[in-house]
Amino acid sequence: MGTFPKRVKIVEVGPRDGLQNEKNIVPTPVKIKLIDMLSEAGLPVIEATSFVSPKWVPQMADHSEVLKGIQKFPGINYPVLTPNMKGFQEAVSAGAKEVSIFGAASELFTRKNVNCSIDESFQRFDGIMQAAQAASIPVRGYVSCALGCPYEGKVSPAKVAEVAKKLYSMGCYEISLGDTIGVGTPGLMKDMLTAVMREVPVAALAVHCHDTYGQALANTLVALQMGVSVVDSSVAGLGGCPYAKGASGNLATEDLVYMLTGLGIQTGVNLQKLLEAGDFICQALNRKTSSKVAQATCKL
Ligand SMILES: CC(C)(COP(=O)([O-])OP(=O)([O-])OC[C@H]1O[C@@H](n2cnc3c(N)ncnc32)[C@H](O)[C@@H]1OP(=O)([O-])[O-])[C@@H](O)C(=O)NCCC(=O)NCCSC(=O)C[C@@](C)(O)CC(=O)[O-]
Repeated sequence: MGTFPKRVKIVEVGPRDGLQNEKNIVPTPVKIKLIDMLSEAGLPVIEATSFVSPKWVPQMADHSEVLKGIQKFPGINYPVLTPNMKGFQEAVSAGAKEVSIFGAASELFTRKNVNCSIDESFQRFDGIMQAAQAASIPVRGYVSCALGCPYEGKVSPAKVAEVAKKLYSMGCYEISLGDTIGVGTPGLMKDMLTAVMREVPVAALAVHCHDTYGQALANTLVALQMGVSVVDSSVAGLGGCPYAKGASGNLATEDLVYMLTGLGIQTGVNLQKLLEAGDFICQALNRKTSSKVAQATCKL
């Protein structure tokens, strides 16, 4: 085993990545209660919603109400996704203090997801970065398809490194590397991170693994061994990208917290309260949790 970080920052993406793919519209008060329960559980970062087009992702149409309605706990960040200037301006009007821009290492995925080329997506990001810097708003960057693309198949580590470097150079303080459809294996994760770490300091990297093939925890462990100390995950393993056919949920936050605790790595998260948040959202969605830890500890 490599040397693990002493502390890991968990970025909870359930309210956004987790819910965006739900077919039935989740009532706004349910989204707000979920985020409040996640705050109670001590998650340091909770991605609250996304200011994307409601025609593209109807589930996120209530973004402003959600962001305005949640309790803002001191010390917790509530970033939101912004694909373009319109989204950025609406996010700021609704009180966003941090935003995320989302790029990809695949041309076809970028076209399907945000209706433009990779180059054009960076032109949009330029405008957002300038406006964000002027307003002192930190920006996180995503690279989707870091371990494979639903439309192009294999994605080269060099391409992921190129996109990650661009996002970092333009001022993103953190780059989250997304295995959007969960096809990666530990060897692919190692090769991809090796390439990216030549261009971006490891302290500025996060991993974001979907669990479609049951590899999310193993891939995350490899990233931790390589020095990554920021991990995205989703309560109850909710999730999936509407523009990535076959993508299933993210790594379950409960399972991540359980593994990190077992390794003696601090997260600041209260597992019991997290399990309660997972239970709440699963009941609201009328579905079974995808978290193994939640299944194992279920008293029913
Ligand atoms: C980027 C666009 C907007 C381009 O969509 P477009 O249709 O090309 O946009 P447009 O600029 O041509 O404008 C068309 C209409 O949309 C409106 N519009 C334009 N922008 C906005 C906005 N921000 N909010 C609300 N409305 C907007 C605009 O005002 C106009 O309205 P009209 O004049 O027809 O009435 C669209 O493709 C989009 O919203 N895509 C988002 C897709 C998405 O949310 N995907 C999931 C998130 S990414 C992900 O899940 C992966 C990740 C991050 O988790 C990591 C991983 O797992 O890999």
